[in-house]
Amino acid sequence: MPPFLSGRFWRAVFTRTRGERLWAGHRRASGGPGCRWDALAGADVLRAEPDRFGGISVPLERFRALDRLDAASFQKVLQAAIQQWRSEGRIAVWLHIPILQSQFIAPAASLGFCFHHAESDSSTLTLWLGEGPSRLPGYATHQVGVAGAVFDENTRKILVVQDRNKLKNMWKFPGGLSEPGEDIGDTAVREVFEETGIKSEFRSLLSIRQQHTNPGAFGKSDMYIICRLKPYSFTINFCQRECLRCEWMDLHDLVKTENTTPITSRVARLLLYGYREGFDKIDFTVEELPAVYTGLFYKLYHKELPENYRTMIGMD
Ligand SMILES: [Mg+2]
Repeated sequence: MPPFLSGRFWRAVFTRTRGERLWAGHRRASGGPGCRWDALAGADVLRAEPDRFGGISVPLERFRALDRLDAASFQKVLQAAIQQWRSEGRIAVWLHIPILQSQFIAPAASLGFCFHHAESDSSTLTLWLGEGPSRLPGYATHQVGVAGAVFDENTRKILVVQDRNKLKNMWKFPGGLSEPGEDIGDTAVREVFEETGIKSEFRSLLSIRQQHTNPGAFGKSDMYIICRLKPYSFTINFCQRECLRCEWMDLHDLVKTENTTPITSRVARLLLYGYREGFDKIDFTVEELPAVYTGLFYKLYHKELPENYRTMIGMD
């Protein structure tokens, strides 16, 4: 077992700093016998976990003894720990702080830690200890929005909406932000149903727009994906909160109208081409495949190889 995983390392940290009367302030604050060093030197103390890159991960929620530490004492313990990690050649520290232990954020920051990211119930701070500038990966860079171009091949009609909260009322495809863990096609189908009441199924991916420092993305970049969907219900019951208008429009009319966004206009032209020449000319279809290392599955979107080419190279 690596030394920092056992209680021995932390016992050493506490022993080294014992003379500084780390707990004095706290003893005054609570006065309880539970504040003794020995209580912190057992298996319950900070258990750091090494990662495969040479860093170390410290999930504070595991250390019940910290509940009895004040911020100043925590800072001293952490400082001693950092010294130890440096001497061991660790390249980085990942400090995971539950929201209810947020009093430890400021002491960590004063030792050089920065926010890496926050979720609803915890934050993660990092400290680079390696040579040169930090090589730690950043957190999320984009939000993902998905729209559904719901096209009825029998009537040549396409489903379009106008947003309620926009300064200009332009026709666009219904859509919205993807939820964590949600497939692109599922977002398109869900958003279309929520905004218009139309049920549909995923057919393909048609276009991707990337825009940086998007005002609606909290300063992050925005990835906006448009999917081709096939409808299987046709009665519109649109969301009054989000949409001002919703209708089935002839695809020709959408191609010609000026009252639309450049993205919608281009995708409408693409759809018209696919309708006339075959959707295989414009579709990125989806395939589910097993991930090599993780045992998970992923979705791969790509153009399909033409049938005659597949036969020629013996793929079938
Ligand atoms: Mg929306």
